[in-house]
Amino acid sequence: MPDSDTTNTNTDANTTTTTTMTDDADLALVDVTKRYGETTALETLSLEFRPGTFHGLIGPNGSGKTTLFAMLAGLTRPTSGRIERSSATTVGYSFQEPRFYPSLTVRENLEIFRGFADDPPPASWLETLLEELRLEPAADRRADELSGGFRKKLDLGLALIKRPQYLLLDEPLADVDDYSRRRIRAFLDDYCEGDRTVVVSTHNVAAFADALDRLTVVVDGDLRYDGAPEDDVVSQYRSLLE
Ligand SMILES: Nc1ncnc2c1ncn2[C@@H]1O[C@H](COP(=O)(O)OP(=O)(O)OP(=O)(O)O)[C@@H](O)[C@H]1O
Repeated sequence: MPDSDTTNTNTDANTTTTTTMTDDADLALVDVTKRYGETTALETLSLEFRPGTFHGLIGPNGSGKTTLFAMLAGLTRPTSGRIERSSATTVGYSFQEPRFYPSLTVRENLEIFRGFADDPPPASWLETLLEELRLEPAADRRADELSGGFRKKLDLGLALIKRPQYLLLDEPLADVDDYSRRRIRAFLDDYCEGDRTVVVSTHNVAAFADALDRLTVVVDGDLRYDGAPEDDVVSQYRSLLE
């Protein structure tokens, strides 16, 4: 994954702010196809993301979730179709490969990424993230000396440090211990209050079942479902795969 800063990026040739989105959406894929050589990762897929939503993007391995996120974040372009984003929309992300400055501490990394923001949140936000993500014990350790779980938490912190409107998280709880999981889940729930949106990509629907406001299921690059989650999301997902 490129080590670039994409919040507020609208420079991608396939990202446009001329929208055909519905009024309550401010981030969308429109007729997006993505191919890697002979492999079709996504096929003519359209999908909207709305403010104030905890949105689950669920699908089996290889279904196209990471590809979809990479396009929303502006890291890769659609082969055809386009990404629409309202001009003021900011996007933060945490993907499977962490990005940080290895020789800097956790706190220094967060401070540097905070400085990349056009309108940086107050320093107190950094302290809030250290506490809520259970990063405090590692705050003064070099990033390249962290355990896997702390690396994951640091990457979550980097995704959140600019307090983006859209937070794209790929398997955010992988490698994270049980206590931290509960804290982070609760923190993400609160983050969606108001107009901020968390989009979680996972194949572990159970880990987020009770949080979801919206469910999108992608299978083999096709949209299998996009709508309200049922009370028993785990069963709903299972039947969608059958
Ligand atoms: N850089 C690439 N080059 C070639 N093929 C790729 C590349 N990235 C993804 N693919 C292919 O695109 C398809 C979708 O992959 P993607 O990583 O988006 O799925 P995913 O849903 O995130 O999977 P997982 O849950 O296993 O992380 C797969 O067939 C994958 O092999």
